Amino acid sequence: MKAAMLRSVLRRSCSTTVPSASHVMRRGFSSESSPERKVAVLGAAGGIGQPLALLMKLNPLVSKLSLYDIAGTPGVAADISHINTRSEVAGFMGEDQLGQALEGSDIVIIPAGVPRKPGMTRDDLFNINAGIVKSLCTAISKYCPNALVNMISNPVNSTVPIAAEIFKKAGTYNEKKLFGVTTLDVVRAKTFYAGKAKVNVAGVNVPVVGGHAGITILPLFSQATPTANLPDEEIKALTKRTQDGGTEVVEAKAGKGSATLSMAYAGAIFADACLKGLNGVPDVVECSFVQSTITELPFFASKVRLGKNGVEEVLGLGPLSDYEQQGLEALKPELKSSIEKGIKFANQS
Ligand SMILES: NC(=O)c1ccc[n+]([C@@H]2O[C@H](COP(=O)([O-])OP(=O)(O)OC[C@H]3O[C@@H](n4cnc5c(N)ncnc54)[C@H](O)[C@@H]3O)[C@@H](O)[C@H]2O)c1
Ligand SMILES: O=C(O)C[C@H](O)C(=O)O
Repeated sequence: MKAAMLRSVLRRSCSTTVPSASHVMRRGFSSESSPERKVAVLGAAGGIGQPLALLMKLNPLVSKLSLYDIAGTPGVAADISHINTRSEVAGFMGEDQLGQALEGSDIVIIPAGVPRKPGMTRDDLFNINAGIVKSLCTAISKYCPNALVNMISNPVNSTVPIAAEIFKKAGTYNEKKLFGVTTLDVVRAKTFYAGKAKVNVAGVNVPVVGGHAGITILPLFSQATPTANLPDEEIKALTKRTQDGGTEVVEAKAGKGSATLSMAYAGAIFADACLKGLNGVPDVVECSFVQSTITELPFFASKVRLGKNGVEEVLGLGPLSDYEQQGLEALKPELKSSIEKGIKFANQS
């Protein structure tokens, strides 16, 4: 009698605690509601890599999260893997494991490389980071040639052209799949504009075009929404603050690196947009530094429509104010030379 009662209680408790298949599907964890997507983060144990890995673990569009670094990844992966969200997490350390880390990736995010210290320009990072990007891109062309590549490592104005050349040499280049991540410039422009215009930052949009260093960062506040009719002096100050946003953080960190948390946020926003595009969500538009014909420069950041194959359309600049037109002309020589420096490096070494 006692044993029968116990069996009945157990049956009842099981039926209330084990979720049914339909319950799991309603919560959005089934492969039918969202396709399997593998995202790899290269440089995952670093200042950007760790919070970016955390944010990608929180993204329900990711089914596999692959964390690679030359050191420290087992700890980061073990830690993140305990979070009860959809993706399976795996950590990989050292070049021997790079292939495994990359195989099957839909998106590869690259924040591997050294950051600035006060007094340095992003170009001062070229000598170290160019070699890192080159070796990682060589591996990408071998192990996941169809992946979208989100390049964060600086100087972005040169590392993206390096990646393109490495992929061309390997015969795997697809201009629709290579992105320089300039989302942090947009994030900053939105924040600074909302503060000056005294509007809710959640509803603000500001395109940022050009490149990702100093004057090559060109926020188009004339196209900012909601409109605020700020005086010219305020627009100039906002432009300068956006262009110097990275330096503001480098100086505040006083030798302990550059933006990591805001960059992880920006990187996660951009990767999420890429995932939505891959999954066929319509009208996904973000600014990014991509191969482009909207100016005479071969790479340029502008609004890009994302789709199932990566870049679906590179959108034009739209109407510019005189001040922005001058900024556009002024940035071209520096951006051109940074692009050429990257191309030359990739073809020399
Ligand atoms: N695009 C942007 O808007 C933006 C914003 C902020 C920082 N950055 C850049 O991102 C890069 C990383 O910044 P951080 O603050 O995370 O630096 P960090 O030094 O904290 O981390 C870099 C990580 O890269 C790893 N690494 C080095 N060589 C590697 C290799 N060959 N393969 C894999 N991993 C490797 C390191 O071990 C380290 O964990 C820098 O170049 C920085 O300038 C870009
Ligand atoms: O400024 C840097 O060196 C890092 C990054 O490019 C940034 O904009 O914060």
